Amino acid sequence: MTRSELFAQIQQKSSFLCVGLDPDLEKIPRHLLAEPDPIFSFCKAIIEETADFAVAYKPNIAFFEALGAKGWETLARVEELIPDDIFTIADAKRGDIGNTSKLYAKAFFETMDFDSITVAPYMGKDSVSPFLEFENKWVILLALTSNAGSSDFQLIQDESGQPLYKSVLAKSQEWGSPENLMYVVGATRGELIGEVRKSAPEHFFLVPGVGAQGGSLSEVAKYGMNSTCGLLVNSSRGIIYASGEKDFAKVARREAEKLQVEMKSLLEQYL
Ligand SMILES: O=c1ccn([C@@H]2O[C@H](COP(=O)(O)O)[C@@H](O)[C@H]2O)c(=O)[nH]1
Repeated sequence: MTRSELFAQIQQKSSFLCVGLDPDLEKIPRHLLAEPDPIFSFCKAIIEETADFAVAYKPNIAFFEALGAKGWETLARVEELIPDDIFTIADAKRGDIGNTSKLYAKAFFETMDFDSITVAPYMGKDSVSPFLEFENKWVILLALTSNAGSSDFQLIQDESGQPLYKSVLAKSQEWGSPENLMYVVGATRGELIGEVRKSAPEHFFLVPGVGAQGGSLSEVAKYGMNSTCGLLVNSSRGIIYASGEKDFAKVARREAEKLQVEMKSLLEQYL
């Protein structure tokens, strides 16, 4: 999917919601355990009920690969289930020496057909570039993450006072463009999102941390929105585990709709 197609989806749905698929056998409603593939049934119901409000889905690969070969099979089936006009993100946080990254890219972009993958920048250009060579596919590079430990490295300043996350933003813009490179920026980082926006005015940001991690959607929009929205705001647990009962998919729909309604008014305010 191209950047303009993504923006068209955002405008059409008045939403920049990414629904995170973090399906955990210990958390999904108990009645689903009787199904042949409980994780697939869970994700299918969530996707069917939230697709009206979502412009992206982000399966977190850990929740599938923890189940071994069966989990990989389920992941492939879930990816195929997502409607073609909805952007797909493999939240895999990959990155290795070049020839290994090339195979990670092949796994997620060819063997499976994800639109994008999250990548760690730590190993530098040759670990990221193989992902950028795939046409119409995206790298979403970790820049300023939502967790407490992000300050351990990402906020360390160099001798000129520049934090590491800004060096990541500056350097990586030599490798990719706003047409194939996005950044992960945590919603928990408040006004620092504005700093990231100054360093990457045109790029899309994938913003996790709204909902269960307590980030504020209105702050994200205030500091992060650009003229083509430039935001995909993720919520996982806040939507998919809003109910642990038989009504889980309907309740997930309500939570997704609540976020979409708020997003609609933010788009009207800032675009
Ligand atoms: O900085 C980051 C990068 C990735 N994540 C992932 O996003 C979701 C967030 O889930 P919630 O339940 O909405 O908190 C999850 O898959 C994380 O692994 C992140 O939270 N922060």
